[in-house]
Amino acid sequence: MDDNGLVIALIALSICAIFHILLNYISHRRQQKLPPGPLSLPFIGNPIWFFKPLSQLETTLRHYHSKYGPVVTLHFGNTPSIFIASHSVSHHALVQNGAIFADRFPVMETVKIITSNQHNISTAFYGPTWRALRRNLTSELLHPSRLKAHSGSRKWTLDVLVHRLRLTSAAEPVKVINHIRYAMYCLATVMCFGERFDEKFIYEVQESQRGILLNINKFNDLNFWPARLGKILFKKRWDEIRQLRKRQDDLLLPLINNARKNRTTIKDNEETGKPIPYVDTLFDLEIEDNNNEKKKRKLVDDELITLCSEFLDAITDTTVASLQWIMANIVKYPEIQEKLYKEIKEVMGNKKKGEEIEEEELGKITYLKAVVMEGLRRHPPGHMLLPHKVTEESVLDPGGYRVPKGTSVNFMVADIGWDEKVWTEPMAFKPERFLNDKVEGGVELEVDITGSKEIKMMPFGAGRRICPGIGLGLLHLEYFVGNLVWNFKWNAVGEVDLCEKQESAIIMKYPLLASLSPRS
Ligand code: HEM
Repeated sequence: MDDNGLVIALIALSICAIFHILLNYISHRRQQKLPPGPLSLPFIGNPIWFFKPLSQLETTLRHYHSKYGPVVTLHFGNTPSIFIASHSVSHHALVQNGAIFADRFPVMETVKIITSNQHNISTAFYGPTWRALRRNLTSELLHPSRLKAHSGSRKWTLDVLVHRLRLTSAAEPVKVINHIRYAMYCLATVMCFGERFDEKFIYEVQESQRGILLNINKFNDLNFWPARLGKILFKKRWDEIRQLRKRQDDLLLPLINNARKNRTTIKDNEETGKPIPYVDTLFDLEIEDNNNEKKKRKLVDDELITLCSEFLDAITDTTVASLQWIMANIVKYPEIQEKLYKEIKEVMGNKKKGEEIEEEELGKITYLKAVVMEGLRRHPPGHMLLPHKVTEESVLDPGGYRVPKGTSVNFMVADIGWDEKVWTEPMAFKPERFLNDKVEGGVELEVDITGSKEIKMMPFGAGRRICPGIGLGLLHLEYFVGNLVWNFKWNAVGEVDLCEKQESAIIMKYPLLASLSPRS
């Protein structure tokens, strides 16, 4: 063969090799399919949504999970959404491939108004603004040393709650959620703004916050229209959203301005132990400028309102739902209440009835931790995490399913906590399942709720977007459940019905009614 022949042969071989690699790649991609799911038509998606309201998403998904397995794809229009009810696949995605599964989607136009265009932690895209806002919350407020300074506010809240419960229960059975919600708003407002407000004002803040939480989804249909046209055609309804926000601005902005004038410095905190309220941590915070990535800027008033609002909702909404669920089980199962009370009594020793269980003492009441864990496993206040957006094409493991870039991935928190392959009798309320009494010298709590090693339950999520308030949320649950059982004997009024209702969190459909006898 002459030189030309050799060159031609080499070129032909190279082309064959490239084709071979390409064909292999394409057939590999074909084998790696999306997770299975029901029939989907181009542009329409799953026809089933013509016959079922989206409120039935969870029950519909359970049916598909039993048919197709723990990872399922649904199509809304042309867009696939993946739903994961497997703990090992969730761990692989959220923890082992955390960065790829950590983004959020752009919010709807109607939601932009209440999130300052996604300038809060929960809706921000995975990037520098999210990082700056989240780091500020975790290091400036949620750090254990900073949280300790707020213990006076927790004690004040407990006193308010116990006082209200004593007054009401003397006359009639107590509708528990009304009192715990009010109490958690007392705590959230003082931690946010550093002031103990009066009852009238706290109720106003509560109504304004809940007005938004409960009503914002009613405006979802407005987002089907191009924003400019929709705002003209449906001016009245757009004005209603603006009105909800204006009410919030009118209440929160004066508090923010007041806090700006009377800031608590780190020096005050270090010298006198005075707590630093959340809003004070925001005044000097800098985020990237939208128009110039290299430039930093301070937060504007609209963003300060949004971040304070997110904080108020975060402290109240899920914790109130969980507190009610846990107290409902304590009322329903008197033997659990008795066991808990006995353990509290042992730890409290010679302390008088009515005296507070202090935070340091909570750690010694192992059964209390087990009751709280079981409450979060059996009744997680969110049955799904907020949707996670995938930033790179990836593959789910185990299963080998393909997840295209930009897909919405949804994690089924409740189903993971109720998986009978992991939990025996998963629908029963059994705090004992968390106690490992085989350890030397007593009992120890089993389960890593952060899911970093493995996921067995994840009421706070897992990975990069895990709830930053996990420590504070658990502290509030243990502190209030422990002290409520220490202060009162809780008795059922009629049957305690554990039916669920979807609100901003999953709450009891029939709110808990209880009759209370003070222990002292
Ligand atoms: C029982 C109490 C609580 C529960 C069950 C809970 C649960 C959750 C869940 C499931 C998420 C979504 C995670 C995801 O999308 O992957 C979340 C996010 C979040 N939570 Fe909590 N939470 C609680 C209390 C708190 C508290 C006390 C705070 C703080 C003050 C807080 C602040 C946040 C924030 C800022 C996010 C957004 C995180 C992000 O997107 O990076 N939460 N929480």
